[in-house]
Amino acid sequence: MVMLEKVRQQVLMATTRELAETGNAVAISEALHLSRNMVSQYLNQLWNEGKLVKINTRPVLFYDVQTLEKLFSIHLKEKEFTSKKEFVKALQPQEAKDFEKLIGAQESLANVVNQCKATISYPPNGLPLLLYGPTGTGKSFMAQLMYEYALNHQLIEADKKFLIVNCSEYANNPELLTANLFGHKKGAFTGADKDNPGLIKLAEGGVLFLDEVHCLPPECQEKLFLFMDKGIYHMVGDNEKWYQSSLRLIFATTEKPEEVLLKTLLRRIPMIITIPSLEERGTHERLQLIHSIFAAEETRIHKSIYLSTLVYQTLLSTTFNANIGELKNAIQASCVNALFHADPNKDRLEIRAYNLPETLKEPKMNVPSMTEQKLISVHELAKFVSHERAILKCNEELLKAYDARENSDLFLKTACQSIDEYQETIVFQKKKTIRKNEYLQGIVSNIFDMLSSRYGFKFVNNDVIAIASYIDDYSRNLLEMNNWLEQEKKHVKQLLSYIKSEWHREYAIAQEIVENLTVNLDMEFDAMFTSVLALNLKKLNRITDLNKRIGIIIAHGFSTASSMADAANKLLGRYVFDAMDMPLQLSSTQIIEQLNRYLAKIPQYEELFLLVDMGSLEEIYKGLEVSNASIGIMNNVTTRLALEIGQGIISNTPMKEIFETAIDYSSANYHIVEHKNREKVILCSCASGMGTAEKLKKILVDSLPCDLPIHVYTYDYNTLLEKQLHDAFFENYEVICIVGTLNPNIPDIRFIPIEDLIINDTLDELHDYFKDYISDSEMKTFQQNILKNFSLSNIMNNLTILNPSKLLEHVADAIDKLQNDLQVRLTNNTCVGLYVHVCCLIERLVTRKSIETYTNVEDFAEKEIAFIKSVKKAFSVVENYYSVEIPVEEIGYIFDYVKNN
Ligand SMILES: Nc1ncnc2c1ncn2[C@@H]1O[C@H](COP(=O)(O)OP(=O)(O)OP(=O)(O)O)[C@@H](O)[C@H]1O
Repeated sequence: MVMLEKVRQQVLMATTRELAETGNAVAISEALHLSRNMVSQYLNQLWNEGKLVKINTRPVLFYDVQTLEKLFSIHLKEKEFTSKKEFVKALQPQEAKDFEKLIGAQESLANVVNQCKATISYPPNGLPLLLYGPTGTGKSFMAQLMYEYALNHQLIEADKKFLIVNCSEYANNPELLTANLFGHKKGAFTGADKDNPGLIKLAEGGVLFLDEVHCLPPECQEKLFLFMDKGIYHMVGDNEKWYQSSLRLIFATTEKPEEVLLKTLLRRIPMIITIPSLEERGTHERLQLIHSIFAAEETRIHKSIYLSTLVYQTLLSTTFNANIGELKNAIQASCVNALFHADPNKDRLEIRAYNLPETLKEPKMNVPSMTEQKLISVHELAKFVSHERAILKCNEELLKAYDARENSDLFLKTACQSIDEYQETIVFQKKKTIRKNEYLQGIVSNIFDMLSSRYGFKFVNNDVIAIASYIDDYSRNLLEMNNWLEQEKKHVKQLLSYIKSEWHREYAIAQEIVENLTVNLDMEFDAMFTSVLALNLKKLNRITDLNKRIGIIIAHGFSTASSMADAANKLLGRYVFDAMDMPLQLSSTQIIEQLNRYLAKIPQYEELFLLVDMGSLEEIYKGLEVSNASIGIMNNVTTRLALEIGQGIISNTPMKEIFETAIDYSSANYHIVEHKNREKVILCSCASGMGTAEKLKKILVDSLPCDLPIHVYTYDYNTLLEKQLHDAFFENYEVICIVGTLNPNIPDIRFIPIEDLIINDTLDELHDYFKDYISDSEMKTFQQNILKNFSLSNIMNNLTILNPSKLLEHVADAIDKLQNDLQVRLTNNTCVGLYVHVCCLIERLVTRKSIETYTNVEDFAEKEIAFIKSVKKAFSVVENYYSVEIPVEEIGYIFDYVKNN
């Protein structure tokens, strides 16, 4: 860091530490071991550049301007003070003056305010002006503020008045209005018992505001434009004498000016300013209004006000025809209602939906359930409307959390809190617009769909809404965002590369989402956007490792590992590899430390594929702190190698086979450390399909005593036949036995046919398999459960949704016929096995679930014509009854049963 920056840093510290007096040349020179003169020079340079304020005490103190302005929410006009007292006074919140009181003055009303200021200041006496807008939009308020502005800018003298006349009040008595405006002489009409100078005279030198000017009678309008032209008029009752006055005129109307005012009058009003309705002000301003009205009520009733989210949402979403005026009335009425029922001794007033005026009681939108029961204080409301935009606040907090990070977990926790808070704010603020933003949600949803299978991440609709609302908010605040980013460019870059190093997977997905969004929305996104997106993905924690196999590429160099991983992942079409880029000078011990920290963060995995660029594998695997997962390490990693291994990982090839194939064409070596405790499992695999296997699994799980260290998994029957034990699954699990409808004949693994469980043939044998894992009493329960759960009728009830007894009756008949036709006697067990299998088969055919493939079906169809014919014959009644046709593949499975009899 250059010296100047270091000096500024010291001043910054003094500023944030409650205005400590260490921002002086002596203290800084000591802290930085620099000469005092040098420090003084730097301080004065920074002060000259407007970055510091100077307080001419002894010693001279300096503070950082930007930080002060943020901390105290003020704008410092002066940069030099003679005493600390004077300086502290300048830090006090300055009372809002004229247009500063106007909510929206810098947003939706910015243009309006500029026009008003220009018109009222126009030399010598301002220009007549007409405010046009729906009722309650703030026209009177605007006129009042224009008067205050004129006073504050010495455009009018301090004792000159602001007078108001509401023309609609004289609708039935236009003469009286003319008399009140222009004044009248004693006796001019009945009741005129003395001279009245008139408002035009009384407001001389000041401002006269004619509200509802469309109610001004035509004669009066004529009189008025003469006055506007020449500054002269007659008082009522004195048509002889000309009177003079000079003032600023402001008119207001809710009606279309060209339809209600005489053209001659209109021509004399050079400025017509349209005031937008409340709907047009946007949610941010509406929120500010709600906050400011409630805050004023708090002051008035001397109680802290809390409102329910329903009240809040209703106020936010209702269309108020009478605009701000009506909103204000609604809030005041609900305060009055609540106050009426409240405990007078409590200094807290809660406003619930039933306190709202009748007309608003039907909420126009759903409140998100997360916030349903919440009460928000007026103080909290201020957070939503804080001058700083929520998105910028969130960004700043993320950078702060990054600066203060002690470790990645803590950073993540703080960062997620900020994101949560921010999202809550935008859900509150933008719920209305988000609902309309289906287009954006559609795009996000499509992108998520596309990426979800590739990266193995799941998402729910709320995630889409959260991300869509973030993009929406981001695009609305582009201007501020760009300014902010300009200042924080370097900082944001650091944050992003930190996220990349800590959560590579989330980073990669965020990057792809951003690439897709850029194309789809024709919008540029910056590094902060990617950072927030990646943190969001991490926060949502939707990324799962579907196959529990993790690949990590570790290489020295700035981005060697990540480029290899990126290339391999892209070519594989799925996210397989994480990457760890290691600085060149990092020792293997340091690498292992980093790797261990990294692995500790991955929730659950069974196999770890480490591809490294180092020579010695031993050094690594000896230092790894991994239990319960097999580790395979391979050196001399290249992109080609990563691709080959990635393919093996995806296709679930056993680890050893993957590495063996890889070394055939590369100069790499590998080493595998098997994990010690392979989980014990019972596998359910049925020729009748995965659906049957799943249901069987459920019955088994229900029968097993709980808390057993044995899990039940399902496995596809055809894959089992095809791959036998050549699948990573059998490396990672110790399969105690396979339970199913047809024996897959896997060497060394015991098969328990479902019929044996039904006929209770295997109960004693079960004891042998499970005795190592189950106590005697648990075994008893298990056997009893088997007796109960594996009765034929219970199995049928569980496995099929068709009427089980009817189905069984049909199938049993058909199998009888088949036995007769084939002239074979099937054992009891085979019959029961066939019952179960065929019932499931019929159900699958009825529900059109996919038909399993039978190996060598053509061969079978050719050789077993007679068998196929017999089955067709025997099952013709069943086929007719259920309107299905048993395909040849399925007959193949029936054949296997009969053959294995
Ligand atoms: N931009 C604003 N910021 C803060 N308060 C506002 C703003 N605009 C209006 N108000 C408040 O809303 C209320 C209604 O405004 P006002 O009476 O000026 O509206 P109007 O357009 O003159 O209504 P009408 O046409 O019915 O006379 C006032 O209490 C005013 O103080």
